[in-house]
Amino acid sequence: MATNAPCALELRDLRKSFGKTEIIRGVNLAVKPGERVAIIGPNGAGKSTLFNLISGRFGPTSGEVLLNGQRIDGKAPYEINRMGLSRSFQITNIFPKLSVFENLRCGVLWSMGYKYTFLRFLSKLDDANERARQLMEMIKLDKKRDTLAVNLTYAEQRALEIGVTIAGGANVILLDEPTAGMSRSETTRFIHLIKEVTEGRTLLTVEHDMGVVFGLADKIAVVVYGEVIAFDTPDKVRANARVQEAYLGSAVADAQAGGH
Ligand SMILES: Nc1ncnc2c1ncn2[C@@H]1O[C@H](COP(=O)(O)OP(=O)(O)OP(=O)(O)O)[C@@H](O)[C@H]1O
Repeated sequence: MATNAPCALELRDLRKSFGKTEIIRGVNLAVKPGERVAIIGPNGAGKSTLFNLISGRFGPTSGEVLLNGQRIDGKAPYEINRMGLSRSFQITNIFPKLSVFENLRCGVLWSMGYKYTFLRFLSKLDDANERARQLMEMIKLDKKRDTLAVNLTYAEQRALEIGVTIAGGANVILLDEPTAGMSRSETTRFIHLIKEVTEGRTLLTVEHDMGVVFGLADKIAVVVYGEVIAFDTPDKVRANARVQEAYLGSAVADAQAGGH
């Protein structure tokens, strides 16, 4: 990668107030192409708000958001999606009454500018079908091709949802707590799957589970009271005294005690 390549995602002095309360208080973050970043922090720190600002659900009060060097703050979520950023909303991205294959094909076609109402005419669209087939293999659901999403297991639904999220070819992927609700063994398998399917893409996750964070992330952004107090590799974040004091010491202690 050339050193002057733009960041995949950049936040510049980003701020968001609800009423008189400033929730995001001057966040700067530069994520390089291909990095996997976990956003962690205590409850109410502003992690979801940050995701909402990046994906266009909320406009910032001030500051800038850049995707691949282009300003996206103030744009609608669908415009940001077409510019190359895709966000999972847990399992709400998938259509329960469509099959695995049809869900993936919808995701592919959305990026190609088709409307869902054309679904029944699509069997001739070879490119979309081929891409959907490839995605199905990537998320290891090729044996469930014709199973309706509603009939998949929870972990399979989450895998499908990630397939739909990447179907449009976005190079920046946002995942909200991708392993929430999974067992330990499912979580371990799922981290592996996420790594595989997002290879070469930039990934941001909001995550509470320290096992997932340290298993998945190249870098960790620690958000406390609306500010990023550390943005570094897992080892450096773990050793950071300010992070220990503000958050991670208690989070790791909780995890060791059996919580998240
Ligand atoms: N739409 C909104 N209107 C008013 N306040 C909001 C809104 N959305 C979030 N907040 C407030 O902003 C603060 C940060 O919330 P946010 O959901 O971003 O935190 P979080 O770090 O994601 O928390 P958690 O880990 O519990 O999900 C909270 O005090 C919340 O009540």
